[in-house]
Amino acid sequence: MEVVKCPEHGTVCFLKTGVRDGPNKGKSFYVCRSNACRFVLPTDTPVSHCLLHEEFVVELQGLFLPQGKKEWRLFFRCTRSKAEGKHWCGNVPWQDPNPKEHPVTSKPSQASKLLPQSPSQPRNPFKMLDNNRKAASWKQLEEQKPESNCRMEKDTSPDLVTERHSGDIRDSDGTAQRANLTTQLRQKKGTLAAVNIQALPDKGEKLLKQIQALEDALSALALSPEQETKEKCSPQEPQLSNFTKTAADPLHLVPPQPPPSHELVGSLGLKAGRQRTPEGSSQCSGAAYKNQHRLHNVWQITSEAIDELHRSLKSCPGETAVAEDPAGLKIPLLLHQKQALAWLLWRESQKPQGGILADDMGLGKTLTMIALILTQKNRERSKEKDQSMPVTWLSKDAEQHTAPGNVLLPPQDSSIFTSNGTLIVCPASLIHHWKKEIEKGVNSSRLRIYLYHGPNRSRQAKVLSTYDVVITTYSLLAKEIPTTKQEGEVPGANLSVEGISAPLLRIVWARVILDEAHNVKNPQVQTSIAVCRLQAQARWAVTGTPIQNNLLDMYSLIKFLRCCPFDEFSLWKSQVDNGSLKGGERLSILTRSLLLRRTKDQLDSTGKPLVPLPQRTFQLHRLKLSEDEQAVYHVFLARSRSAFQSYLKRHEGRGSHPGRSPDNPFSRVAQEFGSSVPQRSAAADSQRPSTVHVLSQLLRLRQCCCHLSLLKSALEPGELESEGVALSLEEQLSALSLSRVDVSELSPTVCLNGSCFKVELFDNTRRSTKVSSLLAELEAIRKGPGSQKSVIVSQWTSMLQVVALHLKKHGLTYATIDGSVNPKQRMDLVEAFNCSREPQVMLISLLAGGVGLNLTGGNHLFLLDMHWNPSLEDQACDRIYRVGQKKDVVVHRFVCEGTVEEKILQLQEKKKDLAKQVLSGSGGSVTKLTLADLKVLFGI
Ligand SMILES: Nc1ncnc2c1ncn2[C@@H]1O[C@H](COP(=O)(O)OP(=O)(O)OP(=O)(O)O)[C@@H](O)[C@H]1O
Repeated sequence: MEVVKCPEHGTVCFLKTGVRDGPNKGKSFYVCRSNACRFVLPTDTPVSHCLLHEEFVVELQGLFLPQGKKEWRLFFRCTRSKAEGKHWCGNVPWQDPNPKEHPVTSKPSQASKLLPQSPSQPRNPFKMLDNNRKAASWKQLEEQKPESNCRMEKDTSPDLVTERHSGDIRDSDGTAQRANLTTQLRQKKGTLAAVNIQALPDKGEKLLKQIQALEDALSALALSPEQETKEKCSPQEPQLSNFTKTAADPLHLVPPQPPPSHELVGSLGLKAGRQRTPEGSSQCSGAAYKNQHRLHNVWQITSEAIDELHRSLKSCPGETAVAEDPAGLKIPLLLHQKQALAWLLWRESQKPQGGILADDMGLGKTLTMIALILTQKNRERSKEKDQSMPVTWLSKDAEQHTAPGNVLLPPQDSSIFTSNGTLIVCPASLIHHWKKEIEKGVNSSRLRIYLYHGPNRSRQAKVLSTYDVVITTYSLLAKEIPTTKQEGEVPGANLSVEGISAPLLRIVWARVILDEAHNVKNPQVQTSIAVCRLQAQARWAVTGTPIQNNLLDMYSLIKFLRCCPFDEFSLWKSQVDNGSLKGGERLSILTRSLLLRRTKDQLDSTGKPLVPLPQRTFQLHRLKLSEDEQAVYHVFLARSRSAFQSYLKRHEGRGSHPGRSPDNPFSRVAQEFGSSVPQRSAAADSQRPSTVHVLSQLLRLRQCCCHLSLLKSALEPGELESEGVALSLEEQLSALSLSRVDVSELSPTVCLNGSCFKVELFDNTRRSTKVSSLLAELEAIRKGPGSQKSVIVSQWTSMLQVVALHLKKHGLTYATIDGSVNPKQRMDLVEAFNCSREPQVMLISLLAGGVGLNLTGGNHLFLLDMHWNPSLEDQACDRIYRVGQKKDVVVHRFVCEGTVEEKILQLQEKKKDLAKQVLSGSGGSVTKLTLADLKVLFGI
């Protein structure tokens, strides 16, 4: 299709394609939009199939240039939609190949002569076909209705077309159109979810384009200015989020219309307050225009960014493409690491430079990243580094130092240094691990490493900028880099470094790597804000669990990567994390472009495991609490239920009807607990347990399942924090006082809520049901073949102490890694466990030991208690199931029947589903409810 203007009317012509049997079948003609005009111009444009209804051919196309826009939209209609009486099937962006030349390429009189014209159907070249002849070869024509009275006519809106049937102008048939588009979209997405697109010859590109076109068509419908105006004029109507209107909405087939160009101010137009009200606008048109303008900008910017990501995917190396090991690497890369290296190098040549390496834990991400550093260093050394590498998505501060040829200039500010080095940020427990892995994997002279850690660290940016690798910790970064809360809300923080003494901020790094990047999953915390302020050409997030809770986790990483415009929170929420199919699809594109993830159970194209690892099995030990334990459990259950009910009542008063809504997460949790949603009462209002109160009650229930002695100790704030919540001082105090259990030294009984229990029950020397089961398993392992070692995980150090006591009694040697063990001691303990006969058992706390530990010396892992966050458990499992493991691995989990542990198990599954959907790039049906369920279940 081209921009062909009618010489008489000056309007852009439609393109009609003959679909009926006859001489004009398959031929195309430009025709004037005006019914009365006889202009017809044949063209050799081939017949094309509909983007939405693949089986049908396009019979009408029209170009529209939205006011004030440079990008045309090509509207199209196929025979099916025509037969259904629809105006258009949809529209796609269209680029004018000859923007300056739109001559009328033929004189109307000549053109008219090319076709026999009927006086009654002056503008329709197809009317001359024999209506009685059946369409023999084109299946779709069988379904086509006769078009005897059909003609095109201008609508009141200059760019609108309506069809007149038997003399009646039909109103917009948008509802049907939307439904149709939605159905098509669902089908395509169904296909996308069902097939392995990597296996398709074009890697699903066509399918994705079709989906994009459908999305665009739906967006165009949703962004009708008339609709927006109506919404804004009616105070009753909610200001519906941009692109997720329901099928019941009134529809207008109008491409989004921007306001006049003089109003285009602000980056994304998201700051409505900065926009001017257009003069002469009608009653509520100021707000409507602003909103329309804002929506239009957001829509356009989002579409462009998605298009760009799509385009960049074309150059993405295939699954089997490999990069060679860089010179100087002592440990040969495994095949999947070579493939990852090819992908990493590709990403460093894309916008934004960098991405997310999210391979399963233990697949050797550290060595892979080291290989990237070394490869780039070698390239740079041999002057092979691609000088034309685009740096437009650099840190905005760094951009200031970029010359037109994309060459990094020395910074103007002499206190800022450009480095060819890499800054690695990791948890404190891993700094030595990184250093060791580099020393182990790279010839000594190749990379100069500096540990930016400890009180004696060098604070000279100039010196630091000369190292190839600088390793530091999240906590140090958060401490050194001043932040304000506001920065957490501003994407791609483009903040001045003036007056900041933090040396790491005074360096423009070649790359920044965040190891265990889920540490920055909350964009508002100091650490996240600090890492976003770092300046670098390439940014990498390395994590085996990029999605732990919800899509906010992903947003944090996108923000760190400065993946504009999705690093702007309001845009992320409205365009991606909005629960809509379209949002899911955008997320999917972002994921496919920016994230590489392989799992341990993944097979390669030949059906072999991607990484050869021994077998891993999971054993779920279903336990029944003893009668005594059950009795105590029930006292706590009753207590927690009543606390929870009071909590619900309190929250009922806050929303409109939150307590009664079936969708209310509180109601759902109430159901989980088997209690109905309570009615509001004055008495209940007087009892106001805090969120943390409910949380502590739940925690107590879980402790009951492990060992009753845990109930004796007051809850540590740290233990509550491990639930994923940062407590205020007030809340901490509240948690502590609420967790008090009445234990009298003098009395042989313990009284809980009026029920008395023997004091021995709470003694740590007593074998609880879980401890008994654990010891039985350990005994079986000891008696089993070969020398097998075990790792035992609990989130409570108090539980580890109880277990340690029993291990000692049982004659088993053990070591413990918890938060109190410093990084150096950790390394020594790990070394001993992996390389020596003893200890036989390693006790690790879920939070302290969950990351970075390589415990391949053990092949049994016991998860003593259940955490609501399955990622934490997965992390723990991957301590033993990783590259380097030689023995078959067994993961043991314990669940006490009829307790809260069973519910946690169910919720864990839901969470895992969310992560799977997002990471597989099929995030269409991502729901936001899962986290809410979990949060509330634990009173967060
Ligand atoms: N190519 C290789 N050859 C031999 N051993 C390797 C290779 N790559 C990695 N390893 C070893 O595999 C183990 C796991 O690697 P690494 O710690 O990098 O995994 P990871 O993916 O970073 O895990 P996590 O996400 O848990 O940090 C390490 O002991 C590492 O030395």
